[in-house]
Amino acid sequence: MGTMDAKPDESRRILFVDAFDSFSNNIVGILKECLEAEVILVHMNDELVHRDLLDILTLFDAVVVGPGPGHPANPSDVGFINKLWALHGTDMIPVLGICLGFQSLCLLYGAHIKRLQQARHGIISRPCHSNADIFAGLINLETTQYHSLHVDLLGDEETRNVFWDCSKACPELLPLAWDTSDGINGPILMGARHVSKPLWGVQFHPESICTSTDGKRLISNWWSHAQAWSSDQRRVRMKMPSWSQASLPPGPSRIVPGFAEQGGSARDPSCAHFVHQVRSTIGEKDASLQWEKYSTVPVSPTTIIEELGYRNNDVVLLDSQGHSSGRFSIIGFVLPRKTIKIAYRVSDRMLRYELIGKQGATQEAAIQLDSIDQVWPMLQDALVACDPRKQRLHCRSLPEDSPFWGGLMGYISYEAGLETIDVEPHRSRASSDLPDINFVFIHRSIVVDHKEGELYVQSLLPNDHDWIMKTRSIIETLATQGEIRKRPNLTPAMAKSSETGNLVKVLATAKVTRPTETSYRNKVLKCQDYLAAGDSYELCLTDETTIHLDSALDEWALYKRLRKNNPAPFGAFLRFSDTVIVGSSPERFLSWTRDGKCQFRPIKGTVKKSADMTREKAHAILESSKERAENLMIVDLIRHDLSGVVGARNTWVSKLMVVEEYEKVYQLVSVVEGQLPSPALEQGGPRGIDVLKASLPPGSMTGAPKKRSCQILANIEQRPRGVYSGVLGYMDVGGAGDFSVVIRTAVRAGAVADSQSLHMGDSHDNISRPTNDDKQSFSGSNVWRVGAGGAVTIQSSDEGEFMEMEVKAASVLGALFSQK
Ligand SMILES: C=C(O[C@@H]1C=C(C(=O)O)C=C[C@H]1O)C(=O)O
Ligand SMILES: NC(=O)CC[C@H](N)C(=O)O
Repeated sequence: MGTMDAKPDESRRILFVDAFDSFSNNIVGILKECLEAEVILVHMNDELVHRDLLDILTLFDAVVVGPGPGHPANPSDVGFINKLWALHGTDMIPVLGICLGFQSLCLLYGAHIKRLQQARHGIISRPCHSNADIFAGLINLETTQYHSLHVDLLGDEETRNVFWDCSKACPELLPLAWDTSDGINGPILMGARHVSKPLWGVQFHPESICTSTDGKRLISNWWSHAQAWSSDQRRVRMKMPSWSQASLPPGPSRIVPGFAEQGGSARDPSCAHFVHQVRSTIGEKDASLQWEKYSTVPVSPTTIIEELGYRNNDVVLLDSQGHSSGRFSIIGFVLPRKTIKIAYRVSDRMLRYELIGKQGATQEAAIQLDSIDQVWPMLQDALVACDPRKQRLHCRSLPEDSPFWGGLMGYISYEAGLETIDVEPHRSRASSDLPDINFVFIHRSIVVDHKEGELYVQSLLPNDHDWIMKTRSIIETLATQGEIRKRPNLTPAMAKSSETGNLVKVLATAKVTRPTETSYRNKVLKCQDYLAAGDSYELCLTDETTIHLDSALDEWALYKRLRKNNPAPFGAFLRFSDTVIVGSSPERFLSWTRDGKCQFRPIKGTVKKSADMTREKAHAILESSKERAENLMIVDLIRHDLSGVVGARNTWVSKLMVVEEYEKVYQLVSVVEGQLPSPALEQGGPRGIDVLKASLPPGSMTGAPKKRSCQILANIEQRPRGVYSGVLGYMDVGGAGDFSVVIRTAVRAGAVADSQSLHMGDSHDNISRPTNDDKQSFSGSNVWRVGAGGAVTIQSSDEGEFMEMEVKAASVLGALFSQK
């Protein structure tokens, strides 16, 4: 490790060894909070750290080995972790193992690692403990468990009782705690230490939001014991020559947790050209926003779109659909030869941008990127270049209460999310379907504030006052005359019935291919095999229904029908180029305000509404341990994602598992929030887009731990998910953003329909299967996809999961095929 100054330094420094878990940043957070330690995170398979392990350990006071998927006997799951338990002599260093880490410690000292009768994922229990060592004084210890495997010290097999002395088989492992609450599994070892070495471990997760504050005291106790051992041994920690990450050999997994992980990627030279192109659409002068705000009686954003002549034109609508919990609706107008479309595909890593409505290649630029990481700074720079606050001194004030002033509207697919976490996407149909990142830069917009009864008409285009005044006047007329107006030739009733007529006629020809019950239930059982083996704690399984039509559908009519039948706070209608998306999502993924407050609203836990399902009954079901465990796992995962960017100190849970009511279902919802540093105070610090990219794909659509779960799901599902399971929303030039999770949504397939989607094999049920002759007549634009699924846990039943998936699919399909 080169020359090192042998002088000890005062600060505390811990090495955290991450086994690719989705809770690691939460553990780092409590190490920092309780111990005020500097924490460096490395992955357990980091070859350079492995190679120089002994030297590297001299730079640290202690090591924490984290949880993770898999089995401690499997080298690819634990990497160099075993080495830490086997250190001896002056190489020894205090180590704490958590869950997988704990199991690997015990395995090395003779214990057997066995499967639990029933895995415990997201289960809360009160272990009984020795009230000594690292458990001293923890009288209110309530812990969260996430494990399928357990440690067997081969003690009192016969009576299955707890014991507190070393067993004959494991004479070096002293038991410290047991979970005795579980009748099925019997007593489960929850904590142990090595009798003479500075090695400890706990089976539960001290960092979980549902572990009591004694979890933190346990960490402090461990630190005191570790310190006492080090001073007894006169162990001296070496000083880093000058503290920086560079003191460790360079490599992708050396991380000072916090924003460094997301580290500002170097700008590609082509970025400047892209930013210039976007910037040039708002004119020569500094960006400015022209806007009008006024009070209005309620007007529906769909009526506004129709009145302004966009019924059949490209437009983006983020619509709170009259849902009680949706405050704003936002309309972004797509302008031929003005609006730039930005598209990135994972399959070839090409970024393309072009002016919409300009035919011919001259206007299109295509850049070959090395990775998706290069896309985010381009988007961010383009937004900043058009920020009207830059010339604030020269222009009138800005509408601070309007969440969107203009900027990017569109979506990021599930596969784009997979690329961010280095998981290989499923490749079928990748080249023929929609782009993975797909945004338009919106200049003209309308924001409806349903709560305050206010409306904003806004434009980033220079000299656009006339459009603003004209638009305002059309909407005012609309508001004063009421929405039901007489038109010369067409009464609203007639217009409506002709819309419905078209839908009914086209949908009557639909060939609907749905997942079969047998295949879906088998997939649930496969998921549960992985859960029982310890490879995942929760898997959000999904499948897809495809609808083949033999003529084009009136997508606007379809959208209106969906918003009426299944209103939800994150309704969406997107139509530009090849893209048509019609959605009614209940779930916010992530929003951030201009002053950096971030919010996630994960939903996990679903109960179907029906005549005999009262609110009370739904509450009772959603309060069961099955539903709460599902939700808890995602809350802990999202805390990890968010705190990896803003730090655990700036991350909190403002609502934990509350029941919300939607049109067709009750859902269990939590709210996780965080605070980014103020852009004014911290130049170059993380922004909303950094939180976004660090949190993809949405945890509620993956399960935990995220990376391993996504690999397993790709294998079981055998299809790309596309836009479904991705995120959809906007990023505003003023620095705000809001994205929903793309669920309860119908997506029109890209222009070239993939022949594979017509050959779904026997896992799908063709209500009416197209014949060979039919195939010719389908173009991509007449194929629609509706994804649906749900979180599978060890407590799920295959039948129950199939029904849940069907209920969710029906919230869209039912609306499509209803006669109303
Ligand atoms: C997978 C879907 O929904 C997700 C799964 C949920 C669940 O398991 O309870 C709830 C909301 C979504 O996060 C879907 O609607 O298709
Ligand atoms: N949370 C964990 O570390 C889990 C460890 C191991 N994969 C198990 O399931 O038991």
